[in-house]
Amino acid sequence: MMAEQSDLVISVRGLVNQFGPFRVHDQLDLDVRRGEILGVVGGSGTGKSVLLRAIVGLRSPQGGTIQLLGKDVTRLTEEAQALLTQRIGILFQDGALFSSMTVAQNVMAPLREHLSISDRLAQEIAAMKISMAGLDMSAGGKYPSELSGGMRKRAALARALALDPDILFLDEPTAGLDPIGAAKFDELILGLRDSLGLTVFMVTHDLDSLYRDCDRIAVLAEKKVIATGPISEVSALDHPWIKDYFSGPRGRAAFLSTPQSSATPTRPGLDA
Ligand SMILES: Nc1ncnc2c1ncn2[C@@H]1O[C@H](COP(=O)(O)OP(=O)(O)OP(=O)(O)O)[C@@H](O)[C@H]1O
Repeated sequence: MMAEQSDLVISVRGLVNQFGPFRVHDQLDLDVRRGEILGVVGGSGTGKSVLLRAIVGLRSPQGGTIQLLGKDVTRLTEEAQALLTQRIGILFQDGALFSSMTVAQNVMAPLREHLSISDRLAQEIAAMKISMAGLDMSAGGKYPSELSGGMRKRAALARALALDPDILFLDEPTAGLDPIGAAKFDELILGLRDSLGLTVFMVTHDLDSLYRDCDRIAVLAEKKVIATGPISEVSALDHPWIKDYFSGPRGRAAFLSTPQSSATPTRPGLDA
């Protein structure tokens, strides 16, 4: 199924990322559609985080184009990049909260950086985002070190939502959470996508998250995105890594614990 060009919020073509002589991505293509939750999977070192960093403009690729919300991020002035940055929210793997600031101050940081609003309004917005991220109001006054791992993720999510982004980038959002905490976090992401109309780009190793949240998945291997599509289709592909990943014991367990498991996976055409 081809998406209309206007439905694409991210469009990557011919991407090359290289560190010294080591090429991570070679002619990689990827599209992300407005309003979808896309799960990005692949073996360790296939360049999922590098891809995320390139798309959000945190690293300059060696080749190719990256359209993000209609702008080529590889050719932006600093000013244009700053404006674009306001329209995306990023949840890094370690949360990357400022440890010397309370949760509320962390959430207010991007508001202060990008908007000229009163302290009072910034505090009100921060309180709203903290509650949207599923944290109790009292969490706002706490420092990151006083929070559990799951609460820290939610605090980082509140900060990522501070500027009402169009796209949320999540790098391993459920890593380090227990299965119940991870399931709740997945539910939260799904709820936020539905209520805010967000597009979500999620790098994850968590098969349960993929089955629970993702409309489509993209598989990184051989320096490229080798397949995209609904999980039922991609998981049935005849590729060694895909077979290992989805048909190993963990893959089977995740599949069996989802409602889709009653549907017979069909052999796909690649829709990349
Ligand atoms: N700043 C850097 N300098 C040199 N090499 C790097 C740098 N950043 C990433 N790499 C290399 O690029 C490759 C891809 O890294 P990346 O972190 O994107 O992998 P990943 O798919 O996210 O892996 P994982 O699932 O283990 O987190 C790795 O081989 C890594 O060593």
